[in-house]
Amino acid sequence: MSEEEEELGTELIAELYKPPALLPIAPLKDPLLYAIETFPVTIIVGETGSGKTTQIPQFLYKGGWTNDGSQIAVTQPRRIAATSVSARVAEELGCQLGQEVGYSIQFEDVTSEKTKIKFLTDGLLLREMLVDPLLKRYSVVMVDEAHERSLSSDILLSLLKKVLRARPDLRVVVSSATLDAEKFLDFFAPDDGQTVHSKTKVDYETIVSIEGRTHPVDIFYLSSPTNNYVEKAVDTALLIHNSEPDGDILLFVTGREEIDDAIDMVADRIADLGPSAKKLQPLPLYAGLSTEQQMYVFQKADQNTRKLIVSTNIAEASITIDGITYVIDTGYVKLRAYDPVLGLERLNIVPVSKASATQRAGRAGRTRPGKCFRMYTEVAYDALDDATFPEIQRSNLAPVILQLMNLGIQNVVRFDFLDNPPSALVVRALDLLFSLGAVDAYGRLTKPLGARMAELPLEPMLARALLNAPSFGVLSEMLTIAAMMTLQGTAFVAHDGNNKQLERARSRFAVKEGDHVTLYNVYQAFTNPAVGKQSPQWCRENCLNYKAMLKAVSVRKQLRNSLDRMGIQENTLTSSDAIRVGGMEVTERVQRCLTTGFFAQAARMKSDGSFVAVGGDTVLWAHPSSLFFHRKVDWVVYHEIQESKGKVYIRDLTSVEMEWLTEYAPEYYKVKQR
Ligand SMILES: Nc1ncnc2c1ncn2[C@@H]1O[C@H](COP(=O)(O)OP(=O)(O)OP(=O)(O)O)[C@@H](O)[C@H]1O
Repeated sequence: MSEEEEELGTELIAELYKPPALLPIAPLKDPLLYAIETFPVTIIVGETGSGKTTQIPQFLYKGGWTNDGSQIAVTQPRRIAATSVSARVAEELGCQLGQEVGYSIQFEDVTSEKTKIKFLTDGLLLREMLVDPLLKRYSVVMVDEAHERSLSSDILLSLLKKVLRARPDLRVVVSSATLDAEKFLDFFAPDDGQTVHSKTKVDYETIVSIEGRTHPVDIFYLSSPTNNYVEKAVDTALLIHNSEPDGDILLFVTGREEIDDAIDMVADRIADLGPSAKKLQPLPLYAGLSTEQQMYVFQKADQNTRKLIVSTNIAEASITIDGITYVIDTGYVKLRAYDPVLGLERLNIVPVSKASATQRAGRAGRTRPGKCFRMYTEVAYDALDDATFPEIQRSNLAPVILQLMNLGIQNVVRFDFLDNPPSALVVRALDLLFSLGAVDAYGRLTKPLGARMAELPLEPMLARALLNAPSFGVLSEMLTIAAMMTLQGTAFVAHDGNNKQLERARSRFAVKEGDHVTLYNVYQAFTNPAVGKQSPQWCRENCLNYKAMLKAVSVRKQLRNSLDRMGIQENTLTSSDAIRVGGMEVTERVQRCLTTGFFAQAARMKSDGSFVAVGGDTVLWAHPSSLFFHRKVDWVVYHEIQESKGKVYIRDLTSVEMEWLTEYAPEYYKVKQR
């Protein structure tokens, strides 16, 4: 909604609002409401664009499901879907976002007392369950895009199955675009002969299918395979630009590097087109961008400009970008695969599933007929898997197991998963949680430490370091560092791809201790009334992302509040702590404190500048964004490890002393040495 519209007020917007052409879901309103009234679980299957996400919550709202003061929750696997779809539904209902319709994503809550329909990420609803285990504030929970099988949505479905046993009034709607419906139906069904709230298998759940789609999308395939799908996709984009009628283009690639490559290629080739051609405006879209940056893609292009959005699979589901007429699908996706032996997150580039290909094509044809160009042959399409491999079977499970335990599920091995995770992943997660002190030798959550770690919206290692901060007298510093870490590398931005300028800016804040203290310095300077003054101008001069920095300020406040609730006060050193850390510099205390969380991720630099992980022989490289990409160091702990294009990178490094590792994690390193 524009500022102008905001000023006009909701009444006028309602008047100006033009409802969409009748969506395929419209005739099913009554049967749907009947199903949801009658059955605790309703599974909705329908073509992409048929109206599931935007219309069902409105049917429920208008059908009285919030009259008693309850809310309707609609979960999405991604932030961008939660924010953009909520804006659309608010617009359709003629209200301001954050009033009757709102959204909630991690560290950003745009809801109010008045909110009846709440879009939120599936991960966030899981977090809400920590304080409201029966989800009492909701009358209906709709799990959207369940077929994507994201880790959080799978866990959520399992927990909802449990909640339903305690709450006969709750309604669960599972929306899926593929034929996975039967699987969900089997999962929720009471066992043979069992009844739940006097309902048997037959009257417990139902499937509602929506026939038809909004507009046709013609699919085109390559006649022969290509060995450079990015280049081929760029060729296709330019061909569309030169020969097809108006309409924006959405191009799917696998990640940031391919996005940059594609945009560079387009820039080179546009120059060849000459000045008179209609403009083609490439726009990147990936998860690492801040919410505001992601929102740029939804803005209308100038009249004489065609948008070319180059995106990862984050634009694949749920969202509607008005004006997209052409989709180019390279047919690949970068999927995370966690290696439980090395504790390493691999990002593998693999062919998409048929379900993904259908979703991608479905981004066209939403507001007008569209075309989808697949950069692979029809034979290759036929050979694709039907659905994407569930995330739960390829993820680091430590965070989610910690959360499950805090919800009272002690025996995670016997938890009712939709698909069981491989035991190696569960064992690795429990080992890690044990070494962090979150779980005891009997596999039980420790109190208060484990419970507090689960309550903090941070991954376990960072949560542990933050909770240790008071004993080093560095709570304030660690709060800042934790807040900056949640930006996931988005604090610095290159202006117009000027990496040299960015490096110069980064070096202004750099300190020999490494990336964490450097980010701390960035935050301090930004918030210092005599330096950064929290100003956008200062951020621009220092290649910093203003919106991201504001977010860090807000996240820090929220973390501070969480710690307050736990009764953890700023820097109150016990007398023995004070003696222990008395003579140390603050930076050393921060380094030591980080070691207490990240000891399991330690590595040593070799003479060639590469690193070798403790207890392993994998060759690691400092990520180019790290201070130690160029500088020498001995031992480090790192925040993240990822493999990309055959090279293993570590991000966010801090130098440490080797002795600290055995000092703070004697058990862990004893085991390693054996
Ligand atoms: N922001 C928007 N601008 C214009 N039209 C929109 C917008 N959002 C939704 N629509 C219209 O509403 C239709 C239904 O969208 P909705 O997201 O509800 O479908 P869906 O069935 O949930 O699709 P998907 O499976 O892709 O999530 C779209 O096809 C489009 O016609």
